[in-house]
Amino acid sequence: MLTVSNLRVKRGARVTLHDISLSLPAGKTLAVVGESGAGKSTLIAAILGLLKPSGGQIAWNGAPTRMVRPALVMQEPRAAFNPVLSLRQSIMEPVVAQNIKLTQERLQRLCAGLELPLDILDRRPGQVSIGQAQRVGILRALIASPPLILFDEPLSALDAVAQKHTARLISDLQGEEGFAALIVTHDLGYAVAHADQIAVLKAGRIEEIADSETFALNPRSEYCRTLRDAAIALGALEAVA
Ligand SMILES: Nc1ncnc2c1ncn2[C@@H]1O[C@H](COP(=O)(O)OP(=O)(O)OP(=O)(O)O)[C@@H](O)[C@H]1O
Repeated sequence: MLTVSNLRVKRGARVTLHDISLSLPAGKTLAVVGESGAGKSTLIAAILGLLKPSGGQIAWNGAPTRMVRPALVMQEPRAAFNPVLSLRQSIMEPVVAQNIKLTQERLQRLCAGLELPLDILDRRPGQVSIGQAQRVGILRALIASPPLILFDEPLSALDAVAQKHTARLISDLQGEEGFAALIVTHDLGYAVAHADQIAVLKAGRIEEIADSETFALNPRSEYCRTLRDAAIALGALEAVA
């Protein structure tokens, strides 16, 4: 279980996260939504151990999160890879770094789950579609079986069809592999459809945190009601009851 307690993070002189507390059980999904500048990427960087909190704690089952080497899936799939390496070389980096025995059977199963032909891994990132590059990014995150994967806007570079497809593959793989997923997204429809819980960040504070059905049905704050209603008006979220 990921536990964030009273987290406070400063960037320069400014406090960008104030008193953030949340938890994410193993195997579950938490969507973090919020407007630009709300602090979503700062939260991811703090969980990854890239930013040192000025207060509070972040832990996975009581130990520092870096001990379980959480993986990150980035927003821009092609930019996430070294352009001169083959995709196979890139996905093997965590395997080599962590001295893991990767069986051909596991690689084949993961590629099948992500609908990636094995021979695509011999290409470089510029030689595959953006959707395929994003799925290889997910493969790289999964390959060392981390208990926690952080997704930073994983669908935003994809077209609508690829978004639906990739969202379904992430959910199916989560069922098989059992990782906890923290997903930063602007898309409330996706958050409601795929997350167990939704946390809304506003100006570095948690505005509301609720299970996703409750959130869709009855957001408590005025701000969250506006967000929910805007998503319905855009067709990103179905109106419920
Ligand atoms: N390297 C930095 N140095 C100082 N301030 C920063 C730095 N990076 C981000 N900030 C500030 O921290 C605040 C939170 O930024 P953050 O990138 O976490 O927001 P975000 O919710 O991820 O936004 P977006 O959706 O646009 O990516 C913003 O006010 C931003 O200007």
